[in-house]
Amino acid sequence: MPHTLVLLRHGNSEWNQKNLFTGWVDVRLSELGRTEAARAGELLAESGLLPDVLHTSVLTRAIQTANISLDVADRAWIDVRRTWRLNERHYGALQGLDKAETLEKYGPEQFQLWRRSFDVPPPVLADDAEYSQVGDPRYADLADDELPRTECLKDVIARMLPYWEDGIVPDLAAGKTVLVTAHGNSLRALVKHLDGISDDDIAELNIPTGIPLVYELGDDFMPIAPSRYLDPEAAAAGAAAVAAQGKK
Ligand SMILES: O=C(O)[C@@H](CO)OP(=O)(O)O
Repeated sequence: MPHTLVLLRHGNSEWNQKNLFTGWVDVRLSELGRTEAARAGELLAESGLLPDVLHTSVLTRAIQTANISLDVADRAWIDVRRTWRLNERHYGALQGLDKAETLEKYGPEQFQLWRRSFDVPPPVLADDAEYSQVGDPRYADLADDELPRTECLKDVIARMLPYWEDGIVPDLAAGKTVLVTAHGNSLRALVKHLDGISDDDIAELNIPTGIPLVYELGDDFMPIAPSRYLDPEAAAAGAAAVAAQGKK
């Protein structure tokens, strides 16, 4: 029996709307994001994909997206696990900066390196900076050297994969349909693993907000068929919009 995994990037956030680098800053969904989350719930229900368990990051925009979509799909009651390991990539000193201004200031090459390269992290965010997460109570259990001050995609994979193995795979193995609500870059990390995308090619992959992406996995918890978005047209348009961010 194949295992069913549904990945869902949170809906448009207040900072997506303002075109700001967000990372671990805990912003909420915009009005548009709430509408997208409700639509995601409709898509799940229409497709008969009923999650048995939710895994989400500890960031409000992913939690809101899960709550709204599961409510619409009449699955608000399912078990939930939250983990910082599914958080967005920590954007370091870029957190809070305007994407268009950053592109203009540093040029397209550096901008693309920071946004999409596999192993070049943005500059470190100082602990006393406005958008630092040091002292945030939700990370109180993390060792100081576990709490990121910046991350590249490689770092995200390193902290996300242990949770995939120990947190998510056991639910899949138990026959549950698993919903993961997370973020553009933490989901890129998971998709890279599942689809075996190379370190170079992953730069071209963008994940749209609010559209469920479904995987059927075999006994080794790797795909047995290509993944599919529940609304492929909207997904293609959404991914193109993410790729173009920064360009006015
Ligand atoms: O700002 C961020 O945290 C992410 C996701 O919104 O942006 P990007 O797509 O530029 O990596």
